[in-house]
Amino acid sequence: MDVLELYRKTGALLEGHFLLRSGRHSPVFLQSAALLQHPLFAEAVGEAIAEKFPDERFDFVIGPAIGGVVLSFVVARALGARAVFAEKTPEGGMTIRPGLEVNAGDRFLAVEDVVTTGGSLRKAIEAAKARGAVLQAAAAIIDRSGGTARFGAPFVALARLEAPVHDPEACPLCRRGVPLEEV
Ligand SMILES: O=P(O)(O)OC[C@H]1O[C@H](OP(=O)(O)OP(=O)(O)O)[C@H](O)[C@@H]1O
Ligand SMILES: O=C(O)c1cc(=O)[nH]c(=O)[nH]1
Ligand SMILES: [Mg+2]
Repeated sequence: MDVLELYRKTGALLEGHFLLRSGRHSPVFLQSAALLQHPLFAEAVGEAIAEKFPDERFDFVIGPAIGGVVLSFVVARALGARAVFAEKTPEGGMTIRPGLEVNAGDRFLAVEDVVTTGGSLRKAIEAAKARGAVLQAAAAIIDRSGGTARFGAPFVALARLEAPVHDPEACPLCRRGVPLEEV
């Protein structure tokens, strides 16, 4: 599956000057909601991620909200596992949505739409580990970390994107006065 083409085709590959979750700036932004709003595309992405784990058994799949809600659902559907998500807390962490089952000893797959620093996915992983669940692997639709993201388990992505990411104080787009967009 050419997933970057799917981002392009659904208008989810944006160019400009964007504020990222990590506080960094980039001329490229993948707006996964624009892709995942199409159930058939979302389902195809879920199946493509599930196919990366033909021999694994997972009790649940977890993703960080909001991007990880639909994604954990479609991947879990394809794997025959439970679909769980973690929500942002006001303190900047992630907590598992009440009512969702995460048990000590459960084997889980952590999924993310886009990994830049991996910070959001790590917080969701920590929330599940705090309940005693055991991380088996991590997966993303797009890895734009340049290969630097680590999760303490094997990590696979459907595609890698090499896109510039700047610290705000060294951002050439800021220097040129390009307005910063918070998507
Ligand atoms: O690897 P990171 O540096 O953490 O950045 C990537 C994260 O940023 C986005 O989420 P964001 O919280 O911005 O939006 P969302 O609530 O729509 O998922 C994206 O969905 C990833 O979760
Ligand atoms: O780093 C981010 O916050 C980020 C990058 C990106 O391309 N898409 C997204 O949703 N978040
Ligand atoms: Mg997110």
